[in-house]
Amino acid sequence: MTSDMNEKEELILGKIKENPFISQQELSEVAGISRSSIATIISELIKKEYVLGKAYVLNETNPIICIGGANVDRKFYAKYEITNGTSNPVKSSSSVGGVARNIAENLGRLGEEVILISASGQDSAWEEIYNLSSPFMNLEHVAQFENSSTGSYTAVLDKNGDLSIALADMDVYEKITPELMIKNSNFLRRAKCIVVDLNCPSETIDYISSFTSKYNIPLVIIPVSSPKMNRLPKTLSAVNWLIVNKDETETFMNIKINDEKEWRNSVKSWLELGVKNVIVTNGSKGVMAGVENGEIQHFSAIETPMVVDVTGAGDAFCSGVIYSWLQKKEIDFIIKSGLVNAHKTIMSNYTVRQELSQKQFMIDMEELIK
Ligand SMILES: Nc1ncnc2c1ncn2[C@@H]1O[C@H](COP(=O)(O)OP(=O)(O)OP(=O)(O)O)[C@@H](O)[C@H]1O
Ligand SMILES: O=c1[nH]cc([C@@H]2O[C@H](CO)[C@@H](O)[C@H]2O)c(=O)[nH]1
Repeated sequence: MTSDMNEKEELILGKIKENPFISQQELSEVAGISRSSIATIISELIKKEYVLGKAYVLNETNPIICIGGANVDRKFYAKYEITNGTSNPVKSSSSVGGVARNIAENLGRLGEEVILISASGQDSAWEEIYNLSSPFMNLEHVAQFENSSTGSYTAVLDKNGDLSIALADMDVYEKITPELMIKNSNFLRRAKCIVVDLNCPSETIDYISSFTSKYNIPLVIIPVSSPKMNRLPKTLSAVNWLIVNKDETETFMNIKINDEKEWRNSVKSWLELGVKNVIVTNGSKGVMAGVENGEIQHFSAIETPMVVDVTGAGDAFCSGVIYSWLQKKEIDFIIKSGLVNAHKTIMSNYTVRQELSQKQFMIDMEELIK
């Protein structure tokens, strides 16, 4: 059989065969090739299926692994009153989204090592997502399917900016299966934390929940919408953080939250269901947080007179919380990290604010938290 590898790929494959645990840095030194080129060669070897995974890289690190949606978000802003059944003039925009991907980008921008596990088509939408996301996260474990469309979220906003209809093409996420998790289990075991969104099928959520419990890996669950709340695992005791909004809580518990007392009670109910830490968000009214062996506390949102676009506020909030929690900060600081990141995000046009970095985040925290 003739090899479809070039000389450098053959050299690197030989070195990996000699020592499957060799690091990229060591490969770079022995082969005299830069570390970034080594990463590219390894990607090629994975694509050609000479190498099945990157265990040798992950032995050096403990990444945050985000599992769930990576979408193209399309927004259509109606110029006039919308009339059904005919053509309406709009202004449109497109960006990359998906809850798990948005959180992965926030955390990547904050300097964390992040791996995204998702499923996509092999289309131009995926290419766009790949190009805009790859600087901030590892996308090698996204499973691609030739005959599927990459996930998309399309929102039509009326002339006042309120949502008229949203269309979610997310069939491809049915392919984020327990089998895909089993295939990736070697590196899932090394995760510093697993963040999963409810775009994943229920069986996968259940699998991840048992897996994190067995290997003692912190698990964060982020619901994406009320209709997907029935995908929560049957038992919630493996969940370290559940960050959920008011509507999703109402749907899951079949209640109405009309005032602060009922909001507080909903947090209590989540804790009674076994979740270790929970936050119920409520837009400009802020958040109600309950932690293991602690009191239930309300935190006001940061006043934001100039809201540009609220898309991504929830994802930015979650990312701030996860980031500071992993740094073992005090609960006050953890929640405020979420509030600050959400506040800055809704003042930006982008779903994930472009100026976010570790340094910028520290500046923002100092500016806004007295
Ligand atoms: N109008 C606002 N003013 C100030 N802060 C806001 C506003 N809207 C959202 N936020 C901040 O963003 C956080 C998350 O918002 P929200 O409760 O709407 O979550 P979400 O429904 O998951 O968001 P989304 O789906 O729009 O990303 C809030 O807790 C708050 O800190
Ligand atoms: O069902 C879903 N609806 C919307 C989203 C995403 O939410 C993001 C905003 O929070 C947005 O980027 C959209 O793609 C998703 O992942 N699943």
